[in-house]
Amino acid sequence: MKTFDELFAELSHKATTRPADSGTVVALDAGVHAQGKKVLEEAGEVWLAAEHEPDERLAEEISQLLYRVQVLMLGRGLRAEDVYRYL
Ligand SMILES: N=c1c2ncn([C@@H]3O[C@H](COP(=O)(O)OP(=O)(O)OP(=O)(O)O)[C@@H](O)[C@H]3O)c2ncn1[C@@H]1O[C@H](COP(=O)(O)O)[C@@H](O)[C@H]1O
Repeated sequence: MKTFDELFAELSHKATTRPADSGTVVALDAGVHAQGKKVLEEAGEVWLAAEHEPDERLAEEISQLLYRVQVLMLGRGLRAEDVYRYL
């Protein structure tokens, strides 16, 4: 189990070290357009899960959305603090 901040730190590290087996590196190399599409896709899956799936599936879909948002943040060079200042 990991928190939002812990995952962001992990993904930031992967973006810098670029391990060969990292899906995050592939997603970052795909660019902001592809990263944004993934955010939209996962948001739709969260919506559908909220209406039709049990809590566990919804939680899993939300985790994937959070991951895709973090990839987009890294793709655009945003830090978590850049977002937190608006919360
Ligand atoms: N939390 C996630 C995470 N959530 C979702 N995903 C990716 O998103 C996919 C699920 O999304 P989709 O529904 O779009 O499934 P899909 O269409 O089959 O996926 P793709 O073919 O597009 O990869 C998963 O198969 C993963 O590839 C994640 N990939 C990685 N992480 C975490 O990110 C960290 C770094 O991962 P790596 O960069 O792969 O080492 C690790 O801690 C992982 O647990």
